[in-house]
Amino acid sequence: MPIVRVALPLPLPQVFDYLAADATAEDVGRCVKVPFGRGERNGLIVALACDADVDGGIDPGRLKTVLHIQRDVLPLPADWLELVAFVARYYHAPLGEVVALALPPGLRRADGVSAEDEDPLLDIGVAGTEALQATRRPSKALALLQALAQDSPPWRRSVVREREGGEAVGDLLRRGWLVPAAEDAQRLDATGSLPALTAEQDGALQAMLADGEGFRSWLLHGVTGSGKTEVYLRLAAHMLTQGRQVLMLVPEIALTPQLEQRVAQRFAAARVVSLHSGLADGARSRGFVQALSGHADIVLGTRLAVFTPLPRLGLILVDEEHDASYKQQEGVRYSARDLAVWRARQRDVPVVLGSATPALETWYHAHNERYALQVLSQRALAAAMPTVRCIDVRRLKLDEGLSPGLLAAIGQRLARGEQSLVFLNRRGYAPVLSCPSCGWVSRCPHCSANLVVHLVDRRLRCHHCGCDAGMPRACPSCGNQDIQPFGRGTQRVEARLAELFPQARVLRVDRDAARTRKQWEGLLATIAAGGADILVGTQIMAKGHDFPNLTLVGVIGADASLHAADFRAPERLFQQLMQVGGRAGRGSLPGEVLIQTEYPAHPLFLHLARHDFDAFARMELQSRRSAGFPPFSHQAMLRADAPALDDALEFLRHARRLADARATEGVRIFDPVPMRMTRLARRERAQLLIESDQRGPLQAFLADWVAQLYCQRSARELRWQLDVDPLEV
Ligand SMILES: Nc1ncnc2c1ncn2[C@@H]1O[C@H](COP(=O)(O)OP(=O)(O)OP(=O)(O)O)[C@@H](O)[C@H]1O
Ligand SMILES: [Zn+2]
Repeated sequence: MPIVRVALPLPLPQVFDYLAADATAEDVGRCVKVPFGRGERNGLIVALACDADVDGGIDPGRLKTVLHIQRDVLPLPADWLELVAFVARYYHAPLGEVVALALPPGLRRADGVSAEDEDPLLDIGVAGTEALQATRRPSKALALLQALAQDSPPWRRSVVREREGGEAVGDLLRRGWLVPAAEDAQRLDATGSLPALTAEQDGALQAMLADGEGFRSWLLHGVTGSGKTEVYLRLAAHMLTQGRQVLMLVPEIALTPQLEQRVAQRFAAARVVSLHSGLADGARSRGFVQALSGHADIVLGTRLAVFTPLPRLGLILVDEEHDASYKQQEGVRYSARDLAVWRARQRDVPVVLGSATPALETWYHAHNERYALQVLSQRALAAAMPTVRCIDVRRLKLDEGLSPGLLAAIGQRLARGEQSLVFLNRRGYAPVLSCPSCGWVSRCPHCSANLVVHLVDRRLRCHHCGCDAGMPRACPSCGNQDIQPFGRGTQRVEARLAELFPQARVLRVDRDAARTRKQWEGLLATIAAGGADILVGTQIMAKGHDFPNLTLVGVIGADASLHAADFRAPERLFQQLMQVGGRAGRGSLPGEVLIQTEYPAHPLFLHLARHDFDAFARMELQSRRSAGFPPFSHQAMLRADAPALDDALEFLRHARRLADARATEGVRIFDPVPMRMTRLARRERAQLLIESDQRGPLQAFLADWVAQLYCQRSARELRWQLDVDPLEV
């Protein structure tokens, strides 16, 4: 009897063999339901096996039998199976867990997911022509068909559906009176009037088109407001008219509404599928199957979308490629940006990584000819980049963190009817509540962190584990009634600005104000419609937005990041400030950026004021080179967590001994240490860093080591994970 090899979502490295009476090679890539232990599991058939392949000593005849093979949906193609296998190999994660991550839940459960094209192009079929000629009893269906016959075909199903009597469209399809029409790629070209490209945009576009349809990694390094999106859309139009699919990745849900709209307006006839984790299961499964069956023309999505199967793939676009949200921070810790490049190579198509502030790794590759580089140095609309100036706050008296200079600048904007943004990357009212009399502070009971004061709903909230409590009226420790919020977050600045500028409409834009996609869309619409004068925002305001009337960006509280321990902290700060500053003066009005700091002469700020990303990158890479940090080395981090720190450390010490025993040349193994934020959600965390100058030896070492780790018995309640190319060390 045929044997199928099934990847199951379990924290185990192996795949599992089952008997399947009617399985054929056609079933590889299909979802299955199988018996497992005392229950059932859903998995994916990744290969057919023969008796001889079955693991040592098991009598193939005694294998269990699959319960159900999901054959209503197309099997996942070989290149997709290669992709997940690569992810499992590179990130040293169980294949079944990678599959579980990559597949929408509905598909994984082997639910019935309609593979039918939701909005096909339709034409009148042979049966329909016959029906029109024959003498038939009048019916709703016939009336609709006759009405359609007056027009020139083809029509999208959704268009037919909108006509009078359109509910009969399903009936017409069943009778074969209407049939799917051949999709004509020419119809997919951009519609409406397009802006004339700037010389730089055109240069970049022509260079990319001239390079052909094969694999190439491009970095499109364009200053904020240079019109990178327009270049993406032109490239996409080209691929669509060639009959190819386009995959467009965006950092997170925050950016998708604006872009979705732009894409839909640009390509009216194209089928655009958007995929992000905010979608309901059903919608995600449908979008995935649309792409798999080749119906979707454009797939627009967040990091997860990198796993979309695309039989006609012609181009991958990664917008804001530097964004940390491309890296999954739990479970299988993949980088969607890196996988996008891998996929492009695998499928021999171009990939464009776009950013005003590229990741230093990407910038380095682009300046070492591993990636091809295109630069947009000018803004598309605005005459100039915003002016950037530091406000030295060392001798200033601040009003809730706001300097007189910044307040005056906001006042000017108000008088002129322009918008200002105060950027402060800290949500809540104040980072901690404390008692001046006994020294009590609002610690999170589960984390090494403070509970943040949220005055809006009078709660104390941990931003790490999410636990929350009511705000005490008096000090829980000494009873003092005069307990005080210490420091400031967006809510406090918002409140103060509302007092200082009573005539202004102050709008806070952070994750608390935009908890759902709907709320977020509402906020964006308010800002775009000019319904706010002063915005107070966190980093969600720093990304990709385009508000032409916003002319002032004030940055407060940035100094803390100058001294952060992580070697990537300066890179992140620079990116964040350049991005948020880049929101200013994008339209016809000039923009200004004011940065409050105690270190006005810091080189980071000097490069920022000159908009000189390249100089910053060279400086930063120089110091990384001398310290041996990425991209001059490759890293992996083994993390362990347990209720007791000692258990976590002990596991890592043991892992280290195993590592030492199989030490590979060129692989450096560090000592286990507690993580900077040791306690999170009642678990104590520790980590062990592995480093190598070469990827090859590191990967070889990891494969061997992780296989050993799976065999270890460890303390109860201990969990461990490996993070390859960690963003935080
Ligand atoms: N060729 C053009 N002619 C006129 N307007 C343009 C052109 N290209 C882009 N624009 C406009 O310029 C503005 C900035 O473009 P876009 O948002 O694409 O910039 P970006 O490079 O993505 O910037 P950021 O990195 O800051 O997100 C938008 O309003 C866009 O519509
Ligand atoms: Zn907590």
